[in-house]
Amino acid sequence: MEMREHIISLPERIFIGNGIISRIDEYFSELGLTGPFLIVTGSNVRRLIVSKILDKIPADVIEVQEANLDEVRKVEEFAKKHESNVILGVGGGKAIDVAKFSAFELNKRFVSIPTAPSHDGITSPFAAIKGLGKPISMKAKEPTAIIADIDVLSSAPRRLINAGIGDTVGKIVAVRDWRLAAKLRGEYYGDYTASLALLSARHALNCTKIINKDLKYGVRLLVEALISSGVAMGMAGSTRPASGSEHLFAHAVEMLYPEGPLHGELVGVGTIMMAYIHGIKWKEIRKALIRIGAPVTAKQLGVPNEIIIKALTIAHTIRPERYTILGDRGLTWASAEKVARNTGVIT
Ligand SMILES: NC(=O)C1=CN([C@@H]2O[C@H](COP(=O)(O)OP(=O)(O)OC[C@H]3O[C@@H](n4cnc5c(N)ncnc54)[C@H](OP(=O)(O)O)[C@@H]3O)[C@@H](O)[C@H]2O)C=CC1
Ligand SMILES: O=C(CO)COP(=O)(O)O
Ligand SMILES: [Zn+2]
Repeated sequence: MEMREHIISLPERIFIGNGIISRIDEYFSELGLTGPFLIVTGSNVRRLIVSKILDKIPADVIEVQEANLDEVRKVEEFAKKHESNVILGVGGGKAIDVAKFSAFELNKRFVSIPTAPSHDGITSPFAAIKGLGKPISMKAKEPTAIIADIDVLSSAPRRLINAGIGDTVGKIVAVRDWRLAAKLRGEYYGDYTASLALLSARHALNCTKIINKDLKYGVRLLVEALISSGVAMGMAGSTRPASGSEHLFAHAVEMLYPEGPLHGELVGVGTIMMAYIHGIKWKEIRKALIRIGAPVTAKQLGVPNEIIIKALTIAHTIRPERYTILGDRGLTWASAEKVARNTGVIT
């Protein structure tokens, strides 16, 4: 068994609770964080949430629309010009990734302030930035602090909350793929980080039974699961515990159909189909996603059937170095169609 040497990147401090965004000034002085501060955010989040931060700390604000290299360069130029000392990512996965990657390149401190529990990039020291070659994440900066305000996170549209559950149940497949790679390819397998990622998935499944009755408690459970999945990535030194064939499917759809569904929605559907191929509890996963109203069909995703099938056939080419159940040759068109039909994703 290969015993890798790698650096474990973890957040320094995680603040989690109700209404805590209004304590940002206290947290920053506790951590010795001093300005100038730069908030990287999106237009919706700026309108809805950023003023709560500006009431407490002075900060420059820059809006981004996409997590791509142009937006990263824009943020970096701004940060250099304004001598920003700490970069805050305030928003969904895209704003957080742009802030995280810019902070990494400029070697500035990064603070993660998620406004939606839609992805596990809240904690991870990785960022998915388009224009760097592939639609997969790269090494970035670990957060100095995470401020997870449950009131803010619970006020996110339900679709975003459901996407976070989809991203998290994906770990069931990701860990299976990782074990397979260890068996078939002798790849390093981190038992502890795999267990941590699986624990997140278990909590996300449990969350589907709670969240319809008690939104805030459900969101709290989900956010903790997302944070700990990010910790698993930080400990593994790669996104391996959190991303396998279900993510490859999601990335393939994102490439073929860029204006399509949310990341976590695609991961949820990918998890159903890859769990089916693995021969594990795909029906239970599907049922859990249906319970919360998350999409489980191509129609609900708003993606044409052909794109789903095509994505299944090219998914194995996206990250050839990471072995998964899709193997080196992937699925044929006919077998991809069968998988999608047998799991009810296409009809
Ligand atoms: N680095 C990593 O390890 C990981 C990265 N990711 C990446 O994260 C991205 C997906 O993140 P996701 O959050 O799904 O998508 P987005 O960041 O695109 O957010 C989706 C939408 O939700 C809006 N929004 C966010 N919070 C609120 C709120 N509280 N109220 C109302 N609207 C809100 C955003 O508004 P606005 O327009 O203001 O931004 C945006 O329009 C992908 O790029 C994916 O690759 C995913 C998992 C892990
Ligand atoms: O989305 C992720 C984990 O949820 C990151 O995965 P990737 O490394 O495939 O981008
Ligand atoms: Zn993901």
